Amino acid sequence: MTNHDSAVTVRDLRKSYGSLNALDGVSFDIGRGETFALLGPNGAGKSTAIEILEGYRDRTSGEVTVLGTDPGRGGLAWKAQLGIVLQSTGESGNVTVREQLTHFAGLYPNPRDVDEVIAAVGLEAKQKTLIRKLSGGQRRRVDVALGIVGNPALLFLDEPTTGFDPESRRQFWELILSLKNEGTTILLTTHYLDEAAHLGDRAGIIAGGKLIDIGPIDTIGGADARVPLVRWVDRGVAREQRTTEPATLVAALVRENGGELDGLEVVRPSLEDIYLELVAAYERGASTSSATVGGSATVLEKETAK
Ligand SMILES: Nc1ncnc2c1ncn2[C@@H]1O[C@H](COP(=O)(O)OP(=O)(O)OP(=O)(O)O)[C@@H](O)[C@H]1O
Repeated sequence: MTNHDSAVTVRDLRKSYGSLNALDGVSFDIGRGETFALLGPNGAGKSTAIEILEGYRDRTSGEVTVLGTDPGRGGLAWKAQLGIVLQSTGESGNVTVREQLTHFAGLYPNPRDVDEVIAAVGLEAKQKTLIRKLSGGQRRRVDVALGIVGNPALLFLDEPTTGFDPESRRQFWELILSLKNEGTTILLTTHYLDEAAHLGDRAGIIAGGKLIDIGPIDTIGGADARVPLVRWVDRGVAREQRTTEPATLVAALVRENGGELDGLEVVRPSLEDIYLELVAAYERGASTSSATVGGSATVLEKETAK
């Protein structure tokens, strides 16, 4: 990926809070139009990285460009191209949903239509309701609406669906996929790995301030991490075997058994399974001084997008 195609470039980014290296040499790119999921456990450094990209936090060292500009020097015209949905919900205003959105739309040079935004986040029925009277999930939708009303080229979504019920989460995913189809570049952080798998083109996994893996979602963890697991019960004993050819194994077992197998399951590791393995391996390595998985600050990116 060349810089020309990148909405975001990050090179050897470091941020220290006193003696704590919250970001310890992180490098990645986000292509224009791409949805990039930044994943990692609590305290990994995700918010620190995002706030640096948004221009809200200084970095200790490293090179960063966001839409071609160093965020430390981004002016109003640059900021107007960003949409930001912060982790915490906004203040609970004494204004209605529609008033708040109309006010914010007026601050941008090229805003979206307020009615369309209200419909997109599913708040038509609540548009005349005071924001302070909304439920937590509904307020979160207002946050998302405020993030997109300026028609951003780059949208930051920091744990956007925390507090959403399952149906609202699905609706939100549809909204994000439609923004993505319109060409919006999206940087998403989430602790919901199914959300990252559903929305993301690529993911980067941060642990202890280091990027421990990066690549297209379906290559995270490498091919070995994705080998299916066949489970069955043989004369009351639970058995399992990893194999790249589960159908062949199952056919052989059925032949051997002379019929159906008890408790038969073929399990393909989910992104969550793989993520948990990667982070656990990193933490084991970190606790025995030099880490093995992703011990180096720079992880070679796997080839090709999805
Ligand atoms: N202003 C600050 N001063 C000192 N330490 C900080 C500050 N902000 C963050 N940290 C520390 O930096 C580390 C990274 O924090 P950060 O908020 O970036 O993590 P995160 O990955 O976003 O976590 P979470 O998933 O919990 O939101 C943590 O150890 C945190 O305690």
